[in-house]
Parts: sequence; structure tokens; C-alpha cells
Amino acid sequence: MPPSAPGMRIGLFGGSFNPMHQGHLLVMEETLRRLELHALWVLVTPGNPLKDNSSLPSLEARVLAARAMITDPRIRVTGFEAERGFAYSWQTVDFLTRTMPDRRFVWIMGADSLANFHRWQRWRDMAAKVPMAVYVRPGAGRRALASRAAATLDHAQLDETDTALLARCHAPAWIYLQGRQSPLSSTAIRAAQGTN
Ligand SMILES: Nc1ncnc2c1ncn2[C@@H]1O[C@H](COP(=O)(O)OP(=O)(O)OP(=O)(O)O)[C@@H](O)[C@H]1O
Ligand SMILES: O=C(O)c1ccc[n+]([C@@H]2O[C@H](COP(=O)([O-])O)[C@@H](O)[C@H]2O)c1
Repeated sequence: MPPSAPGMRIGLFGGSFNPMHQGHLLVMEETLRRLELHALWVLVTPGNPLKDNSSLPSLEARVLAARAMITDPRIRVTGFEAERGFAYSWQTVDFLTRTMPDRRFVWIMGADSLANFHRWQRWRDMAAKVPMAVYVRPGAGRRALASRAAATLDHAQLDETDTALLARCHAPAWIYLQGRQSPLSSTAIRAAQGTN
């Protein structure tokens, strides 16, 4: 796990990162700045439980490729979920909030992920443990805001003007972040490379 210190506000950005692209970097830059985070941990998943992972490159290859794209020293890329045997994000969040109660973790996801969040294992428990920042993504905004998770968590949505407070809030709390957008996706990059 990356180093950290008590009181730090840490963004958790989980993904397949097959491969990492400029859209991910944009989300990281924006959330670091606007949420006033001290650090951001890129959690490279051993495999999204909702995806077919049969042709997913190794965790090590994805971690190394992601690290090669990162220059900001506040961003650390880790595959620790696999080392711990965590298959589901609630396990990661449960572990981090239990073992490091003096850090302020925030889960970061793109709008397309919120649209499917109600299909994640124990998603309500997860939303009750960490604040979440949902970043706008082209073509996904309407689905995200009309999603089951958005409706269920409606009472916990903060106004975008409170973005800097999110990491200091108790869960459940979430914010839908508008801003600069990237149309990039790993699927499109794999298709262009002929690796799909
Ligand atoms: N262009 C983008 N804008 C905003 N969020 C994004 C963008 N690309 C990816 N994300 C978010 O980054 C996280 C990791 O995404 P992931 O590694 O699956 O990339 P992807 O481009 O969505 O991949 P794929 O096309 O293989 O599904 C997810 O929360 C996803 O919503
Ligand atoms: O815990 C779950 O049930 C779950 C279901 C779908 C996705 N996730 C997590 O969501 C993150 C984004 O996944 P992906 O493949 O869209 O990049 C990544 O950390 C996955 O492990 C988690």
C-alpha cells in the first residue's frame, strides 16, 4: 500500500486501466485539485467483477504501464487489492477505513460507473463508508443521474459548490462533478491498437 500519514485526504481511483489513458489523467488532476486531496491512489483491479476478464493483461503489466504515464508525485499506482485477495471494492473500502481511520478516503469514479453502481456487491455499504466523487464523462451523464444508485443516494448528494468539503465529510456523501471532459476510453484505444 502507498505511504500515507494521519489526516491525509486520499482519493481512491479504481479501474481496469487496460490501458490507462489521458481521460484517467484528467479525472485525477481535476479531483486532486478540486477535492483538495493530498494524495490519489490508483487501484489497478485484478479484474472488474462485472466484466469478462479473459483477455485482460496481467496486473503487473497494467500497473507498470500506468506508472509510466504518471509524473505527479501525489499519485501512486498500486495493485494491493490482488495481494489482499480483494475482488470487490467494498472489501477495499472496508479494509482501508477500518485499518486507517485517521485518513480521509474518497472513492472516485466516472459517470458511467455510477450508472452501474447498483450492480456492485454491497454498494450501499460501500457508499455508507466513503464519500464518492463522480466525474462527468461524455455520453454517460444522463444515465448516471437517472440511475438506481443516484436515486437511492439522492439525500446524500452535495452541491458542486461544496466540492472542497467532500473529503472532509462523513459518508454517505457524493458529488457529481462537471468540468473538462475527455471522450477517450480504453476500449477505443484497444480497438485502434488491434488488441481488443
Ligand atoms: N474519459 C473518461 N472520463 C471520465 N471518467 C473516465 C473516463 N475514462 C475512464 N473513466 C473512469 O475511470 C475509471 C476506470 O475506468 P476504466 O479503466 O474502465 O477505463 P475505460 O476507458 O472506461 O475502460 P473500458 O473502455 O475498457 O471500459 C472508471 O471509474 C471510469 O468511469
Ligand atoms: O465491487 C464490485 O462489485 C465492482 C463492480 C464493478 C466494478 N468495480 C470496480 O470499479 C472500478 C472501475 O472498474 P472498471 O473496469 O470500470 O475500470 C474498479 O476498481 C473495479 O474493481 C467493483
